[in-house]
Amino acid sequence: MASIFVSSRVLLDGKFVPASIFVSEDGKITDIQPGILEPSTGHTYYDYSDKTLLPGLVDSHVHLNEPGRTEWEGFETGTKSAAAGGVTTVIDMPLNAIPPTTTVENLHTKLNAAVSQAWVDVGFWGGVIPGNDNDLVPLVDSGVRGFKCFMIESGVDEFPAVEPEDIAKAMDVLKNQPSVLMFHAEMLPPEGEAKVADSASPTAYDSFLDSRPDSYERTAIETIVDLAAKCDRKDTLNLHIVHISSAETLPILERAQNELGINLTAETCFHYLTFTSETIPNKGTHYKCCPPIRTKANQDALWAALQAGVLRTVVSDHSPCTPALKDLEVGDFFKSWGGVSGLGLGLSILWTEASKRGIGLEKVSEWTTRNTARQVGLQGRKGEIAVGYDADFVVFDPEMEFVVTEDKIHFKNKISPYKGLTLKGLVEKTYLRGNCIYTAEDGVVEKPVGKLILEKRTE
Ligand SMILES: NC(=O)NC(NC(N)=O)C(=O)[O-]
Ligand SMILES: [Zn+2]
Ligand SMILES: [Zn+2]
Repeated sequence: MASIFVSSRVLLDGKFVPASIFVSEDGKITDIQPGILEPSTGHTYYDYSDKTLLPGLVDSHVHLNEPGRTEWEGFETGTKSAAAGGVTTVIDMPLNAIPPTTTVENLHTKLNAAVSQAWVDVGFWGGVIPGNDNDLVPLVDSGVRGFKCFMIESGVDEFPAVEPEDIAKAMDVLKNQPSVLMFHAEMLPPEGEAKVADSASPTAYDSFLDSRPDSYERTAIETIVDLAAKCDRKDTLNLHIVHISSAETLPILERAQNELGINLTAETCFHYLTFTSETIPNKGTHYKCCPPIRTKANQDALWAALQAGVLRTVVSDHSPCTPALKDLEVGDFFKSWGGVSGLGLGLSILWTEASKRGIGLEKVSEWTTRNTARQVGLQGRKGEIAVGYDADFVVFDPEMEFVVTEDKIHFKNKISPYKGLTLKGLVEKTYLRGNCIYTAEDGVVEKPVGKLILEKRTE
C-alpha cells in the first residue's frame, strides 16, 4: 500500500519544515505537501509529527571485505550496522576483499557474495592498479561508481600503488566517462621517507604521526593537480581525494578548484573531526588510520574547510580487521592494521561535534547525505527528500544522548575508538525505499531488502 509520512521537522531543500510525504508502493516519493495532513484512506499513515525526518545517509567510503577477508567484515554485518545508523546506501571500496574490484570478473565475484546479504543499498567502487587501464571502461559499463587508487602502499599485496604514469593513463581513459577517479593521497616526497628517531617508541602515537607527515599528503595532491592540469579535457574529468587528514592540503585544493578549473572534490572522515593526536593514548592502535589523525589546530582547520565548501563530504572510511591484526595487546603502531571502524555511528558522531561548534543538523546532513550522493553519481535518486527520490528516511531524535556500548555496535569486530563515548542524537528508525529496516527498540529487520546499485552513472 502507498503511505504517508508526516513530521513537523522534515529536511526539505536544506531547511526543516512541517511536511507530509507521499510514498508509492515501490518506495518512491511521489508528492510532498506542506504541513501535517490527516490520515487518508488507501494510505498507511506514519506519524512522526514530534520527530525529525532526515534523508537516509549515503556513506561513500566503506570497506566490506567480502569475499576473502570476511572475518574482518562482511556484507551482512556491514550493511546491518549501516541500517542501524540511518545509512541507507553504502559504496564499497575496491580493496581488502579478495579479489580486489579491479576487473569485471572480480566485480562479479563480489556481487555473488553480496547478493541477498544487503540490508541497505550497496554500490561499488572499482580500483586502479598498475596495468589495469583496459579494465576501467568495462567496469564503468558494469556500474561501478568510480575508482580508487593508492599513491603509497595500500597494506594489501593485491592492490599495489600506482605511479604518476599510471595516473596519467587512468585520467586519459576516464576523462570522457561518467565516473570519478579517487586518490589515497599520501606519497613519498622527493626527500624520501620520513625519518623517525631510532629511539622512538613504536607504541607512542607521536612516533606513528611522525612517520606519516603532512608532506606526504601535500606531495600526493600537488602531483595529482599537476597531472590534471596537463589533461586536455579537465572539464570532463572528475577527481576526488578520499580521507583528507592534513589541513596543509587545503590551499592546494582551493587553488585547483577555483583557479585551475579542475573538477576536484575532497572528503574528510568522522574520526579526523572527532579525535586529536594530543589525546590519543600510547598503544591506542584502535585510533590508527592512514593518513593519521593529527593535531587539534589541524582539526579546527578541517572544520573551517567544510564550512567554506573546500571539503564537501564526510564519510566513515570504515576499514576494520580482526582484533589480532590491530595488535591491541602490544600496541605497536607500526605493526597494527590501519583503519578506524565506525560504520553506522557517523550521524551521531558528527552531530555531537557539530552542535558543540554551533553548526546545524542541516549541514551535517548536507555533508553526509546530499553531497555524498552527488559524489557517487546518485543525484536524483538518493540523498534528499524530494519528489522522484527513493523514500530513504531516518527518524532522528537530535536531543537524545547515548553511550556507545558494544550492544550499540553492529559491525563484526567491535574494536572502535568511539566505544565508551557519549554521543548526542539517536537514530530511532531507518526506512529504505519505504520499508522499515531498523528500529531502536527491535534492531535490524530479519530479511534484507537492500539492492545492489549497478546502473551505469550518467555523469
Ligand atoms: N587498505 C585499507 O583499507 N586502507 C584504508 N586504511 C586507512 N584509512 O587507514 C584506506 O582507506 O586507506
Ligand atoms: Zn585510503
Ligand atoms: Zn578506506
